[in-house]
Amino acid sequence: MSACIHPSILSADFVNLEAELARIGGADAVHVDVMDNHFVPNLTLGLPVVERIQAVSPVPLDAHLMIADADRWAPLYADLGLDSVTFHAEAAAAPVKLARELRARGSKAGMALRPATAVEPYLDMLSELDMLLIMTVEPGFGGQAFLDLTLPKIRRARAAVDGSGASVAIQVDGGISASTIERAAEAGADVFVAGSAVYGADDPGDAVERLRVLADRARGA
Ligand SMILES: O=C(CO)[C@H](O)[C@H](O)COP(=O)(O)O
Ligand SMILES: [Co+2]
Repeated sequence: MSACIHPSILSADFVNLEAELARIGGADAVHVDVMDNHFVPNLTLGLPVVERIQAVSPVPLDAHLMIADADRWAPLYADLGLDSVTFHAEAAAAPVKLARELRARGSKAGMALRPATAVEPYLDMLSELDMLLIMTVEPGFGGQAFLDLTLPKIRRARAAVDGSGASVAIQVDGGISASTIERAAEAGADVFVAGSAVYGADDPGDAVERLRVLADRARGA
């Protein structure tokens, strides 16, 4: 199966979001970064704006919740009918219960790990997840440099997912571009978030296709 490319609207023009969404019609989903200025030192958007994006988007929504008290807030995003809702393990008191709650409300369940958070403590809950997000930058801001130190964690996550038999996508987010996507793909990622590399391009739709070709080649797909 082909790699999935999820452009992040963090790098889009927030005043013209509907038009910005139309520019990435060939993407597999649009990645929506929700930040609360508590879990991360930045503030973006919340439930009412995500609800409107969901109403007008030509592609499914992948919400990345960089917010404290995920147990309380993440289910409310699932209630909007989003394709997937990803909470941070570091922000959830009961990750297994929360993942079950998201699925029960009709969303795919994603769980994200900061670069310094090990994957091993969470391997026994892989069957509860549809997606594992390995952050490849410190969450909070777009346009940062890809952290190569996350590559071994991606490899370990890939080995664990393959060994478990569970169907869990491995997403990477942060600093993904034409010069880094192959490294992440070779390590085992199959879903790629790209903000500045897509919306900073003259033709974002073309940038999505180029990234997909590079990832597929590196994965041998
Ligand atoms: O979660 C994020 C930041 O916390 C963003 O999704 C990510 O940074 C995308 O931006 P870029 O591709 O420019 O790094
Ligand atoms: Co993100």
